[in-house]
Amino acid sequence: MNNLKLLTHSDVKNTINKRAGESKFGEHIKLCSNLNSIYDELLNLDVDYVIFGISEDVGVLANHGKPGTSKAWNAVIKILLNIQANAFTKAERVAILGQLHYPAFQEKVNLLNLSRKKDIALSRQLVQDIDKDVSYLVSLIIKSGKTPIIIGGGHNNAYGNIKGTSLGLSKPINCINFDAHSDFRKEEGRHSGNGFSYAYAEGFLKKYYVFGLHENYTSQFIFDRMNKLKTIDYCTYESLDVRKDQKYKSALKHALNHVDSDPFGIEIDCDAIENIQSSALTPSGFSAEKARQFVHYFGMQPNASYLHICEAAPKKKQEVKIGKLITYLITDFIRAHDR
Ligand SMILES: N=CN[C@@H](CCC(=O)O)C(=O)O
Repeated sequence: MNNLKLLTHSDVKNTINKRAGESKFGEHIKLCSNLNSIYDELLNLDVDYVIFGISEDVGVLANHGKPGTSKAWNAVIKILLNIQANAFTKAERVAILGQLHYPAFQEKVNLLNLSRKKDIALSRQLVQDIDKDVSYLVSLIIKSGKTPIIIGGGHNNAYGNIKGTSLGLSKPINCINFDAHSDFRKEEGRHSGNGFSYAYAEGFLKKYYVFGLHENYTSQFIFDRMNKLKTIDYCTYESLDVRKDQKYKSALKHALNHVDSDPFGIEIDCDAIENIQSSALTPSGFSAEKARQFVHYFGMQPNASYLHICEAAPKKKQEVKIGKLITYLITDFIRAHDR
C-alpha cells in the first residue's frame, strides 16, 4: 500500500476548528496507524464505515477529459471533520483511512502528449496501477466486514470498487450508477469512461443500472450495446426531469428492482448534478436534493455494499461548496444504511 497516505491524529487536530460547547465529527472518528497491518486494524475496529479518498486525475486525462478530480478529497476532509458530532451523524461508527495519492503518476502524465496514441496508452497503463490499489483496499475493507465509502478520483475507480467488493464477497456484484454517462465505453485501455464495461467483461459486475443518462452524451453504439444485454438497464435524465415520463420515486423503485437481487455498489458521478465543477460539468442536471434522495433511497437497502462519489473537480472558488455537497451525501448514506 505504497500509495496510501494515512490520516493521522495531528492531521485531524490541525483540520478541526474547535468551538466551545460543540463536538466535531473529527473528534470521534477512528484512525488506522500502521500501513503494514491495515487489515488487522480494520478487523479490530468497532466501526461500520471506512472512508478513504482517491486523489488522482490520471483516469480522466486518459479519457481526454479535464483534470481536477485529484482535489476532491482535500475539499471533503476539511468539511467532513468539522460537521457536528451528534446522534444524526454517527461519527463513532466511522473510520477514516486517508487517501490513495499519486504525485509521481500525476507528474508522469503531465509530461505526456495525450494526443499521441503511444502516450495515451501509457496513461492508461497508469490507470491499471491505480486499479490494483483501489481493488485491493476495497477488498480488505469488505473482508473486514465494514462498508467502504470512497471519495474522489475519476470514474475509472468504479472498476476497482466493483472488483474489490466482488473479490471481498467472493461473487460478482450489481451496481447502480447515478450518472450523465454510462461509462460503458470500449475496452480500449483503462480510463474514466470504461470502468463498468471492464468490470462487466471481467465478470465482477453482473447487473448494472445507469440512472439519469443524458441522451445527448451517449452514443448510439453504447445504447445498442446496452439494449442488447438483459443484465443492463437505464433511464435517461430527459425522461425523468424534462419529459416527466415517470415520477422520480417510481424510477428509483424500478432501478432498485434491477440491482437488488444481490449485493450492489452505489456510484455517484457529480457530473449528473447541476452546476457542479467536474470534467463534464452540466448546466442541466439533477438537483443536489435529488442526489441526496437517491443516496438515501439506495443507502437504506441492506444489499448496498459501498458508496463511491466521484468526478468532482473543485477549483478554489467551489472548494467549500463541493466539500459540503459530498459531505451531505456521505452522511445521508450513513444515516440511511444504519436504519
Ligand atoms: N466518467 C466520465 N466519463 C464520461 C465523460 C467524459 C468527459 O467529458 O470528461 C465519458 O467518457 O463519456
